[in-house]
Amino acid sequence: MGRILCLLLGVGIFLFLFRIVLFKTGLIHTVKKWRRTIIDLFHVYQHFKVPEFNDVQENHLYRKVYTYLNSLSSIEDSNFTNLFTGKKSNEIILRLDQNQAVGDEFLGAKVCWINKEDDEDGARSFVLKIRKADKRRILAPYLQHIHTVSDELEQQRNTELKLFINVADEKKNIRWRSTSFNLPCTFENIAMETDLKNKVKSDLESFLKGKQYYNRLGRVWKRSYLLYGPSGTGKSSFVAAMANFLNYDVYDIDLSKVADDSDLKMLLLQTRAKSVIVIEDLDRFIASKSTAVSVSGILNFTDSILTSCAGDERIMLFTMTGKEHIDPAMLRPGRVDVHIHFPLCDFAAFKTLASNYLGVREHKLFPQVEGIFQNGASLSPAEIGELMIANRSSPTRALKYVINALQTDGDRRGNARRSFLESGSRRSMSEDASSEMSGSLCGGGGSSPAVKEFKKLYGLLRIKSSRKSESYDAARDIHVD
Ligand SMILES: Nc1ncnc2c1ncn2[C@@H]1O[C@H](COP(=O)(O)OP(=O)(O)OP(=O)(O)O)[C@@H](O)[C@H]1O
Ligand SMILES: [Mg+2]
Repeated sequence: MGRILCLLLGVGIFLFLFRIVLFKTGLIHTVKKWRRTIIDLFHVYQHFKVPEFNDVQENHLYRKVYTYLNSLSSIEDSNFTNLFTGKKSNEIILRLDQNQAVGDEFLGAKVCWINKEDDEDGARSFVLKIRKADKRRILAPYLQHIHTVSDELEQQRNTELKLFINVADEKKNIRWRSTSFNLPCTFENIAMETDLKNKVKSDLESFLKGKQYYNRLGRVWKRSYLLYGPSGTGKSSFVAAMANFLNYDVYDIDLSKVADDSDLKMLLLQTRAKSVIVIEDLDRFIASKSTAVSVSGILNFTDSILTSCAGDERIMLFTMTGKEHIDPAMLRPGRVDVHIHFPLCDFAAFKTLASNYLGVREHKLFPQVEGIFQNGASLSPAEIGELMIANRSSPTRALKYVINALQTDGDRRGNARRSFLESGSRRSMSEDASSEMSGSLCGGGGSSPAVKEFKKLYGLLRIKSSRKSESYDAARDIHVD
């Protein structure tokens, strides 16, 4: 009897110590792995693959699965997990690494996901491993569950916009990489004619409401804008303001990283709806031939056949310093619906900058500044803005610096501008360019009935030629005299 008790006590102590060893050393995980392998032998599994792309287009389910899996707490148990800082400074986000598995449980059934990345072509996919016995019971509701959870998570994150940039990996495959887009720039921050700003806003608002209208016309629900003007006049800031206004993600295409036209098409097809697609400094690329993309490639890019494949609800934006050297066909309505001119600073824009940057609405130096502007001197808003920022502690000093800069640097441009003004009408650059455009197409920039007809056809007639509208040329808003 005593022996049996001793034996039992011995076994108890052994098991106790064994358990401690198992857990302390981590051997328990090896044991669990063996147990799983043995259990797996008694089950038949089925695999479901969710590739990132459906041919060339993005597979939306992939993104949903991605969002869902990265929200699972079991991701911590994966063998290899990436850690990133979150939006808040002390927040850490976990992301599954490639070829790693993460487990999940649904309606009492265990499933496993593997984050696959092909070594050959870098193609990414998620593979769902599910027991055949559970499949019929849980697959459909499980996928539905993923949809619902990821939609909720996306909605929570809805305020966070993304900036996508195109990159080429080592295998020269082109793809988008994203980061949070949190440039807080709004239309209110931009010094621009109020009337023009309001026109753009209402144009965007009517675009947002236009789904049925575009559908009825059999057109792709997209609108394209050309922002043109000298450097530092706010074109890029305007792109950010538009994205924030629309609450759209931004796809910024770097043409120097695009190998050829078909790459450009691929990029377009891989963009999502509700996005702003931007090509900056287009004229520079075309002039310098520093890109392998041809003009016809860019034309195709903006054409509706291709964009119709890519999906709806997008804004295309092109920025350039001047449109004089651009093929007019490229800028015709349909390809580019609205032309917005960004001029150098005038006194009104200067006052907006002074109010925004220095908090000054009136100042004894303003009349002097106004006089300098009236003499034709000007600088870009960026140049004036920088002087104001650097001297923001003393508005008077800031204004003196601005006056000095306008009198020295600004005078050169002012003279150029003066001779432009003196050479005849007070047409803005946008007016001038559009008449040049029609001139080159029709063999004369006059306004003969034939030319008028042609302009009418292509929506090139100016909006009422008040100064207020000079910078805005929208095919939709044409006013035919
Ligand atoms: N119209 C403006 N109103 C307010 N700030 C402006 C304006 N234009 C430029 N800025 C300021 O100047 C800086 C440069 O502007 P931005 O990059 O938008 O100019 P850009 O026209 O895109 O120039 P580039 O052609 O050289 O790219 C920004 O920090 C912006 O805040
Ligand atoms: Mg820019």
